[in-house]
Amino acid sequence: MIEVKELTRTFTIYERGHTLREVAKSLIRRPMKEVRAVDSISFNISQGELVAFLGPNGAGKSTTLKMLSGVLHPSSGDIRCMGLVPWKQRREYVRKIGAVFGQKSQLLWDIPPSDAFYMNKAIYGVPDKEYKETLDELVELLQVGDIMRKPTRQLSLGERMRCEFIMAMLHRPDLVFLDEPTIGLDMIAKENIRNFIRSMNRKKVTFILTTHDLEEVELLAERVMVINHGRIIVDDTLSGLRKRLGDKKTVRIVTELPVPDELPAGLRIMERIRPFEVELEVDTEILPLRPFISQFNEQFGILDMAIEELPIEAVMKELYSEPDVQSYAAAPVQNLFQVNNGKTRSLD
Ligand SMILES: Nc1ncnc2c1ncn2[C@@H]1O[C@H](COP(=O)(O)OP(=O)(O)OP(=O)(O)O)[C@@H](O)[C@H]1O
Repeated sequence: MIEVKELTRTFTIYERGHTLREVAKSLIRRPMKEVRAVDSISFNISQGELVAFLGPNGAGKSTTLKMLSGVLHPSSGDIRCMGLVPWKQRREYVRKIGAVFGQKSQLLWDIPPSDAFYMNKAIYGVPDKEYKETLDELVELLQVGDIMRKPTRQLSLGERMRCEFIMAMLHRPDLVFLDEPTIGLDMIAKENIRNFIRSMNRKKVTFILTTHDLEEVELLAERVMVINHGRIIVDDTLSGLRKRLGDKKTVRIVTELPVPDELPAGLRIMERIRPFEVELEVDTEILPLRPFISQFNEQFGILDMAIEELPIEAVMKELYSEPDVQSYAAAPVQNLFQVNNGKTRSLD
């Protein structure tokens, strides 16, 4: 559905300098600098995928998404999306895509969403029958019956976001860009929106999700692409991403005896909850779970225990904190996590 080949976008910025002398000089001759916001990235996305496109601030996400949605043309490289070149065949292309921004509204403040929906019908030229069918389906899925007839300014954030989704989906796009779609919503409202995204995704709508909410990524996305310094540093499933950085687990454990600070290789205390309760990171490549449990039980007496996957936050923190892509690529995978700065002792 989407083919991206060696996509690059550079911006030229003027440097002003910091001192009075440098600022004065820049009034006569302004030194220019090239910023490579997106640096030769390539990937494919198939129809019906739900891909999380992640990265720290300034990584190049917005620039990539602007090129994918056709509002920005690349400096070099190519995008083919549903057979079209987004920035060249814009009219045809916008009929096939939709977008929801958690921080921007596509509705009109003073008129009810139902009127804004009708306006979109006219803009996209949706035939009457198709419009009615789609609207009925979306209204039922998102439960916005009466809500959509109130002026937008009177709606709560959760109600408005449900209407934003209708606005984006009325022309039945095949590809939808989601930018922080549940930001600021309460748990129930988030769940409603996520269920809606899942049900549309089951109908083969492709979603590209950008968010800093990693719980959202865990709950929705199968595939995760991470961009940093303009380059794609990870394109994998969530479980693959975790494995890349070692096979680690989080273990919350209640013991009879207090757990000391110094622990054997493969174990790291993440949090001391109470004197006899800790959260540990267990690197199962160094210390597999079975010997960990039996040795820990022998030494400290296990009273209660919960084992979970390493939170995705911990994985992302490691990726984001890498100074640049080259060093990430060159670093041996195990070195990305410093287990316990050499202060180790054996349980044996
Ligand atoms: N119009 C522009 N002119 C100059 N530089 C730009 C422009 N747009 C983006 N950049 C630069 O390109 C880089 C990537 O920016 P981009 O907005 O794509 O990052 P992002 O990953 O979306 O970040 P955020 O999560 O903060 O929105 C940054 O260094 C940014 O300053």
